[in-house]
Amino acid sequence: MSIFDVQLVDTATGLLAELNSAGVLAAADIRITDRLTRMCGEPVSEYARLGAALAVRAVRLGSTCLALDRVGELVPPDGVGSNSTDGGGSNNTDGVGSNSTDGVGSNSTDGVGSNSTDGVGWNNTGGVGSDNTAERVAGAGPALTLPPASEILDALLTSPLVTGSDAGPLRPLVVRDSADGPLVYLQKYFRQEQTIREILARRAASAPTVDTEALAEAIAAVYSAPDDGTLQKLAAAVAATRWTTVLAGGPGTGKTYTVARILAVLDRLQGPGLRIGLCAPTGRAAAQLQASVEAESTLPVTAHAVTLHSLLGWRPGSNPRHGRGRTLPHDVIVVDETSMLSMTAMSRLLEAVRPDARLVFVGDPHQLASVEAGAVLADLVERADLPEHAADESLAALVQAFAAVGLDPASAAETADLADGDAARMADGVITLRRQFRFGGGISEVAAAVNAGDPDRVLELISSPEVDDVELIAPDDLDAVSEEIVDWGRRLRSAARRGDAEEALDALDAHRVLCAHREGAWGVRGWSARITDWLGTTEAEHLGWYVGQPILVTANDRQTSTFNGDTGVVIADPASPRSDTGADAVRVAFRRGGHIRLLHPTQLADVVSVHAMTIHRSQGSQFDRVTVVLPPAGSELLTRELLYTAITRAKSHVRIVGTPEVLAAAVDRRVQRASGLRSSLSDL
Ligand SMILES: Nc1ncnc2c1ncn2[C@@H]1O[C@H](COP(=O)(O)OP(=O)(O)OP(=O)(O)O)[C@@H](O)[C@H]1O
Repeated sequence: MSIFDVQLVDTATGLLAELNSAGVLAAADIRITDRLTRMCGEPVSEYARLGAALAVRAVRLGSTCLALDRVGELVPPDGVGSNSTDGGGSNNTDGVGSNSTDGVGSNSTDGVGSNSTDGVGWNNTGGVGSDNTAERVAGAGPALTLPPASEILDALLTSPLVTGSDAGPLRPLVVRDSADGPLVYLQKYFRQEQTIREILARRAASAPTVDTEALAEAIAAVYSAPDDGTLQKLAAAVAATRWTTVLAGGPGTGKTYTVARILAVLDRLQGPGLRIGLCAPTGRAAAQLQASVEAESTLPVTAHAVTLHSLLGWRPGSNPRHGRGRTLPHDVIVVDETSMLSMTAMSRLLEAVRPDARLVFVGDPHQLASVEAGAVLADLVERADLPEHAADESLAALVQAFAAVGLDPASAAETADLADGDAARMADGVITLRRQFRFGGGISEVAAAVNAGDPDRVLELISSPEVDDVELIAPDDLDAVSEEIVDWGRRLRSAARRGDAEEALDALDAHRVLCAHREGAWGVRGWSARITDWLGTTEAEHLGWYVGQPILVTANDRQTSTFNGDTGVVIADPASPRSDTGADAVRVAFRRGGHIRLLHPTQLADVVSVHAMTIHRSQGSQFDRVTVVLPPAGSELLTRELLYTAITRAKSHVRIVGTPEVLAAAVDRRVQRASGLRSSLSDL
């Protein structure tokens, strides 16, 4: 069952029952609300229960709180694609369910993507209504009338859910005011957000002591390549002069390259013995981080990348070994793929980091966020303000960072690499790399227009003769796709039959079909059937291993170092005689970094054939050419973030299967995850 599946609750009454049958509230939302209400030991008004249920729902769909002023944007689902995605193991693959205590944990274990516009949730098309008129809930289902946000707020503020009571002093909900209006939290998520806010503010209120001349020398020594840009150098300067740095950028903008250099600069500053912690939210991302930093000759010491959960000693069902009382020993901790980090994981990490250790968060804030609650990277990048007491330290650090790369702060804005607002964000420790080192100009331009939410520009670029690396084709005009896939299959099989692992893996990554959904004609299942048909895959092949079979790993396995999301290809064992055709005569080839490994099929327990994959699962992967299959316009997964993630998987060419209307709808629709991290909060 996915988080978008809504069961009816027989015992629900009034507004909650209506929203349940309209598909807005799931059974879990209502049951958890009932439990919270019972904790109060006093009657709770219907509007307050509604606020609670919507707050539970918001967390289920990836927000950390309910933005009350956006209740008017609530849209019932239209039933398209309730099968959701498979989440691709994009985080928390070791199953440490962070949502277990308050029962709001329905989004931690099945990995379903809560990255839609929260399914039935907030879209950003309509006006936001906190006025006193009743809010219409419109959509495919019967229209509903909700009380205005102000009345839900009033009910909550006087409810024992928020104030506590003699009968039940526990206060399961917290209400705060923010730049986005009133926010309603479940206690646990409020505490986690508070932890993040407080620790980040403390870390911003002081700065490491660094000698500017030594820093300038280290940067000059480490950045010697002709293409090293000012922003890449500034990233090292900022990371040296701040306790917390956020290094943001799209795929191929040199984030890993820069991380390796940041570490080299810090190593030069600190001398031998710098303790480095490298981590990522998933096993696969950690293994990839390891491979890419190993490939960078500047890395000073042998640092071993692990999952965040391993770093913290965090096992399923228990508290992390490292936390407030037992901080991590590292002097610098790098977190890669931070976009996949949930709020729970972020708060646990911050608690475990020494106040005098540097933290570098790396990632692409425009990508799909964690499958759990929170979009912390995007929050950190877009944070509007800094706590007052940190501002002086921040400015002083920025001036020092500029000096270390030979920039005069007064004229820095005119430097070619710096855009409007860059300096202000750097004062907050946020650097965004923009220069594209990997893929073609058209893909970058289209990706930028998608991020900017400009559908007209996206369509204009795609139809322009100058952009030949992104095209849009109609869903019923698939000749070019089938031709490409047949060629791809031939190349794959031919290399696999020769036992040529390198060429077979190159062929495997030469093209990939990416779908939003797992099920349905436009989903992975439908497209896989179509592709195997085009390829002429036989019945017998469907049932067993065959040479040229593309393989997807679906669970982490430390023993073989294969991780959820890894892909490989079955090849003839180069060491076997050609006449041998049994299972022993094949191997499954995998590549990480530049290193190829051959495994015997019996070593692999959790694998499936992969002819198409979900966009969620493709996160962290790159292919030469990509065919992106858009779902129908009503799909709740059709969002800007999903489209951006899909497009940027391609290095040289993207083909989008869909209509201009659906493409425009995707660009228009943002994942909206409510959070209080972007601005300061105050009492109401
Ligand atoms: N200043 C530079 N000079 C030369 N090559 C560079 C420079 N910066 C980055 N590159 C190269 O550009 C390519 C992309 O860089 P990198 O892998 O660091 O990007 P990334 O942002 O980490 O991408 P992803 O998010 O996809 O992992 C790499 O081959 C890297 O070596």
